[in-house]
Amino acid sequence: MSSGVAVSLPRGVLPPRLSLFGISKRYGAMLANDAVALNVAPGEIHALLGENGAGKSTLMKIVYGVIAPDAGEIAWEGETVQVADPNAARALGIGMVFQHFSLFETLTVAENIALGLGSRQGLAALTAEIRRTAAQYGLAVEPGRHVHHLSVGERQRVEILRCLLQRPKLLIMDEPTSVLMPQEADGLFVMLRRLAAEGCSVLYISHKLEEIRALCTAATVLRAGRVVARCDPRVETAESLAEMMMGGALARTHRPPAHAAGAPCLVVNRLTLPAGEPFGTTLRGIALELRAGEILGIAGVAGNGQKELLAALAGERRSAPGAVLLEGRPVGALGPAARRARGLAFIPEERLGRGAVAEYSLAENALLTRVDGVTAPRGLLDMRAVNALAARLIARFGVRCSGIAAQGRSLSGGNMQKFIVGREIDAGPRVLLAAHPTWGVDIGAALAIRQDLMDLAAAGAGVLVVSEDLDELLEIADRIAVLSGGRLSPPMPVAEATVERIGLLMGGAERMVHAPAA
Ligand SMILES: Nc1ncnc2c1ncn2[C@@H]1O[C@H](COP(=O)(O)OP(=O)(O)OP(=O)(O)O)[C@@H](O)[C@H]1O
Repeated sequence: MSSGVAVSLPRGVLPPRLSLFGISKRYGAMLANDAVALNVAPGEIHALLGENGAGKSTLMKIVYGVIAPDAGEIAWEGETVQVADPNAARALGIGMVFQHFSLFETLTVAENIALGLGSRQGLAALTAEIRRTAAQYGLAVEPGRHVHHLSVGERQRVEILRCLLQRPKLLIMDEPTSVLMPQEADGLFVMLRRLAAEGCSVLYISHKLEEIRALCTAATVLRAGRVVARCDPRVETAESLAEMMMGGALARTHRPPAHAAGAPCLVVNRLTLPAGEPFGTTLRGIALELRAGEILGIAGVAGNGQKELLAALAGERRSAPGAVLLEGRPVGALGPAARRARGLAFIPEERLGRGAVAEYSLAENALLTRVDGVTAPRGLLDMRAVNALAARLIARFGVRCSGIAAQGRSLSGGNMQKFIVGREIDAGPRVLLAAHPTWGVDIGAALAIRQDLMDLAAAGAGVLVVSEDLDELLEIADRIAVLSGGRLSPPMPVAEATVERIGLLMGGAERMVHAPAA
């Protein structure tokens, strides 16, 4: 795989673990990587920073051999290499943990790892090795458990273990903490620091800038596919890092002037709903009242009924008609389309699959929830109006893409999220349900989305935001309630909400006292 020495160094100086020279990759009109140069030293935790669509994932997929660059060279420990595919990357010592896991639900942890490694050793020997490596890096994983029993954090540990068993010299992690609870993220950092201390290099992508400052010892910043800065994030601030990414000053959100909340626009009455799937959560006696003009934040750790509550509110799960009232009218037995027709909009958690269709163009994706206003007489679609709507969404919400004909799958994760959130806000709903509205979105776009949600509420809509990001809820919500074990606490005004109080409720401490009985 090696073909000659690319970097000449004085005797005794170790070459970088990985060097990239002039890496370029074009997708149609979009230059995703533009002559990128990058060096990662042995044992370095190196951050790759950039706004949504800056080209981070593209670059990492090139290093891991998933896609081929149009131009440029890769050097591994000083020698030029061709990384033809992920097998070639793994043979060099490169491991990658993707945002989306590829585990078989019905197999055990050990069986999944055996499949991923293509290992010839017997399952018993592999199980022993998994236990040893898990203990060495503090990764609590039980090899005999079936994957469908595991939380998202545990599944990520399985993926990491699978990489570690190959003794990588470079580990690539693409937004690993976006699916983790804070204490799980702390555990991940301990593991990564240990790995780095042993000489393994880490390439780390995240939009969480405080996390980058705490963990990474070097950073390369991309903007529109080009390297625009290199720095030591430990001596930067989150703000200065954001400004490097954006090439300008970071805006701030401003709360619209205080206004009295209006009449209840979404009311839930003692909603009890059995879990819809084997590992789901039963909702128990949920009562809530969202008023026009306010943002109600639902805090809590995923897996405590968030998915089920949103499904019941959006109409994907039906209940007794009077269990859910939309502007005073019973809608519990109605489906999503009928609720949308009454002014409800919904930003789901999974952007591809439920929020948008990967194979559709952006124009078609705009149409998914926005048929109103783009139908011509006799029910035909007015394609000019559809295209104009998609173009407006792209411009208004700063979606980086090649145009309205771009397929959903061609957008970076954060840009797809901006498009979906924008499509729902732009509909001018009277009630908006938003699940993790800024998930995977860069800091500038996250500010813009939070501002849009606050403006929508100030204009008279009721907005319900489900988020694990407490700082986000404290910034935008008027009241916050906590979902824990399928029960919802009574809401508290944001002025009375402290991290400690919310943390207690997340643990379920007060639920027996306050929540209505099931
Ligand atoms: N398969 C593809 N076809 C067309 N365009 C693509 C494809 N993959 C990526 N792009 C484009 O290349 C650009 C860079 O995308 P990439 O996913 O690398 O960004 P990113 O920095 O990882 O973004 P995010 O932070 O949102 O994940 C984007 O504008 C994207 O639309």
